Amino acid sequence: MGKVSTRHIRQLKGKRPVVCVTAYDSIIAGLASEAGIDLILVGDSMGTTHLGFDTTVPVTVPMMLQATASVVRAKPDALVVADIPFAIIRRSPDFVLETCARFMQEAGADAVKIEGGEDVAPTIALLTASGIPVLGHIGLLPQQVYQLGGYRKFGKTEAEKEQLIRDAQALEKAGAFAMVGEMIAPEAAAAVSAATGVPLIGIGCGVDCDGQVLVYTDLLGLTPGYVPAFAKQYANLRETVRNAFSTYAEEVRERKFPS
Ligand SMILES: Nc1nc(=O)c2c([nH]1)NC[C@@H]1CN(c3ccc(C(=O)N[C@@H](CCC(=O)O)C(=O)O)cc3)CN21
Ligand SMILES: CC(C)C(=O)C(=O)O
Ligand SMILES: [Mg+2]
Repeated sequence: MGKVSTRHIRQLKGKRPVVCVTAYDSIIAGLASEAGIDLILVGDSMGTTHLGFDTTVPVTVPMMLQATASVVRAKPDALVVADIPFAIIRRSPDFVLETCARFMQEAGADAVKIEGGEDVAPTIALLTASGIPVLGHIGLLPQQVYQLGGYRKFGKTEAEKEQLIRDAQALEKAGAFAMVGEMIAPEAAAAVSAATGVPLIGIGCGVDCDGQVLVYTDLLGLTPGYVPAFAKQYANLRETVRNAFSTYAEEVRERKFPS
């Protein structure tokens, strides 16, 4: 297949849906890439899955740098995008540029993802002008969970749909190569997609998007706690892994292993 580029992802719009999953380490990144996944997101959902936090808010830059470097060491053909964690985008433009550059220079990311729309577009324009490709993220912004008071769907009212369209257009104008749309009402997601020239990669947004992304532990049936209702489970690894561990334990105790 060869290495996937941001230009390739952008040009998939109108051709076929972009396929994305999260990964936080070399093992899963290698498997996802071998399976032909287009884009690996090193998501701050690592916090609610691998790290055992209740939200993505406690996830820090050092944690994300380490996870991103691990994913990159798998040498995936898939594009590797690092999620910029909580509140970084609200810092000075210099600090945002310096932090995002670390993800490319120290961890080897191909691009970064930033939560926010119109409000963060000027900072995103600075990044793209500096050679840092940006994946946008609109709709539900999990890093705002304390401000929002919980998770909910977006774009159900006409006003919210119009705001999402303005957000998407501002991100496109700032040079984003694509954007994630999270928990956007399907009808609004279709309108956002139609209003922009770059792919809208949906999660909990229905089928009328230009791609889909899922948290890998949700799709493998490996998430220990809460799984969003929109996630389809393609395997039940919790059961598989638990059974393997208990068979191993039994065989050791009964001196059947090693044989
Ligand atoms: N394991 C996991 N999967 C995710 O997709 C995910 C995370 N963690 N952590 C970071 C964010 C938070 N996300 C969330 C969290 C809650 C809902 C939620 O409350 N969903 C409702 C409605 C779903 C629907 O209408 O389809 C639900 O009942 O699941 C959605 C996305 C998505 N992200
Ligand atoms: C759910 C996706 C879009 C994300 O931001 C993450 O995995 O952190
Ligand atoms: Mg995230």
